[in-house]
Parts: sequence; structure tokens; C-alpha cells
Amino acid sequence: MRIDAERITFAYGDRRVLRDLSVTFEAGKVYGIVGKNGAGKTTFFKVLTNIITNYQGTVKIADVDVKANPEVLAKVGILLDDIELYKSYTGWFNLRYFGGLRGNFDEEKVRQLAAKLGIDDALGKRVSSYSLGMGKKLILLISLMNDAEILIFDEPFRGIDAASVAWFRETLLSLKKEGKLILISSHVQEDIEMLCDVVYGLSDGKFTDSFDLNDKNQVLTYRVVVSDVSVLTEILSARGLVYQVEHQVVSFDATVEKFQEVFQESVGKGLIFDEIKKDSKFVEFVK
Ligand SMILES: Nc1ncnc2c1ncn2[C@@H]1O[C@H](COP(=O)(O)OP(=O)(O)OP(=O)(O)O)[C@@H](O)[C@H]1O
Repeated sequence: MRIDAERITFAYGDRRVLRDLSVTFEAGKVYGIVGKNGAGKTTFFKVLTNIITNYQGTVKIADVDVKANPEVLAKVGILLDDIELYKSYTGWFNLRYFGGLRGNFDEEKVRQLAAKLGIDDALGKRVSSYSLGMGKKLILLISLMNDAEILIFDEPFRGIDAASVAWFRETLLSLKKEGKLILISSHVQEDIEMLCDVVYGLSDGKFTDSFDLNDKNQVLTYRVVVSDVSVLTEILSARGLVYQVEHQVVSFDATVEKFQEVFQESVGKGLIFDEIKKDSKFVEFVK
């Protein structure tokens, strides 16, 4: 299963949001989609899933054009914040309704997922009585219940409690192992780092940068606090590494291997590291 988006351009009226964007996603990977507020992440997901159709370009799922063959979307589970639940009906009604749209409804599986998310007792109640987080969990359940091959999650962790975040992270990693293709947008660096294989940065309507988080040679930004700044900066200079010092924090870019060399040399010279922070370069997109 794969997704190919080719030369996608889309505007809300005069407001151009996606500009000639092309990208490919493959099965068995988790992709992070990051970008500032309003960059177009949700819009991009809506284009992929035919919620928006008046775009230019082509979206293919498993080599099938989605606009011409929307039935291919039966393979896709999507969580968007603004999905319209039937609020005056129960959780069970919504699950059966949205589950039925996509194929078989497996009540036992839904019960198990609901129990993991802690909303099993609420399913018999009207959705209008749910808290924000409970509503979000119901949407999460809808996106997970049909064994979709492709799962798209727009800010899935926003508004749900820590225990459910932990369960959901585990669930996503096991779905990845099963070979699912997963797309996630998030503004939370930790979520992206823990889950994603590749991160795409959306800016000016395009994916301007991509980051392979499994690449051992990726350049990271290190921020360290040490017992003697001058010893460290001397070592960095000798290795040709550019650094900045601000309020006793020394920051520099290096691969993991390069950092380890610097660390060992520094420790050998008696330096003590009070703090070490490292950020992947995608972080500028989630700030
Ligand atoms: N239905 C709409 N009509 C008009 N403009 C819209 C509509 N939906 C979104 N926009 C605008 O399109 C741009 C992209 O919005 P989108 O929601 O895709 O961004 P996003 O990257 O998901 O943002 P966030 O990180 O804040 O969720 C924004 O400027 C937004 O105001």
C-alpha cells in the first residue's frame, strides 16, 4: 500500500494553501507531517482523503486515482478534529454508523478498543454529554476499528489523557510492524521523535524539508551545559564545529558519532556535562 500525491495545488478562494506539492508515502512506516499553525497540514489530509476534491493534481492510493475511484478510501482510517459526530445519538450509534460506512462492524473488537481507551462505559450515552477528550477518543476509536491499511491522524494526542496517549503510541508502533502506512501531524516534538521514521516539513504550500529520523548520520542540534565552557569550545573549534554560547549553554550541530567523539575528548580533559539536549532539525517546524 502506498500513497502518491502528485503536483497538488489547492486554494480556499484566494487563499492558496498547497502549491505544486508532490510526495510519496510507503507501507510499514510512520510519517510525521509538521508545520506551523495554518501551514496546511489538515488541508493536505483532506485532499488525500477526498474530503476536499477541487484541487489540481493527482492523489493515488495503491496506484489508484482517489478522485476517480473513491472506493479505494475504504482502506483508509482518518482522524480529523472537525469530524461531525452525531451528538444527539449514543457512542454506539456513531460507531455503528461510521463503522458501517466502511465495511464490517466488529462489536467485540470495538468493545476491546473502547475498554483500552476507558470509554466503554460511556458508549451507551449520548455524545453531547461527552467531555472534549471523550469525544476525541470516540473519533480515535472510529479511525482504528476497521483495520485500515492506511491511517491518518491529525493531532491525535491533543486533548487525551496521558494513559491513553501511552496506549495509543504503543498501538501505532504495533500497527506499523503489521505493515500499515501511518501519517501523523503533531506540534509535539516528543510524539514525532518517538513514533516517526520520516518527517516532512510543510512550508509555503510544499514539503520543503524531509528528515530521516532513523539515519545515524543525521545532523542534530546539541545544547549542553558544561563545567568549563572554554574547554569545550576549544575542542569544538579544533574539530571545525561551529558553536554558539548563550547563558552558559553551548549549542552546535553534529552527528551522533561526532558528538560522542567530542564528549569523550571533553570527559578525558576533566569536563563535567551538567546537561545534554539534542534536537532533530525538524524541531523548527513544530515550534
Ligand atoms: N474551510 C476553510 N475555508 C477557508 N480557509 C480555510 C479553511 N480551512 C482552513 N483554512 C485556512 O487554510 C490555511 C491552512 O489551514 P490548515 O487547517 O490546513 O492548517 P494546519 O497546518 O492544519 O494548521 P494547525 O497546525 O493550526 O492545525 C489556514 O490559513 C486556514 O486559515
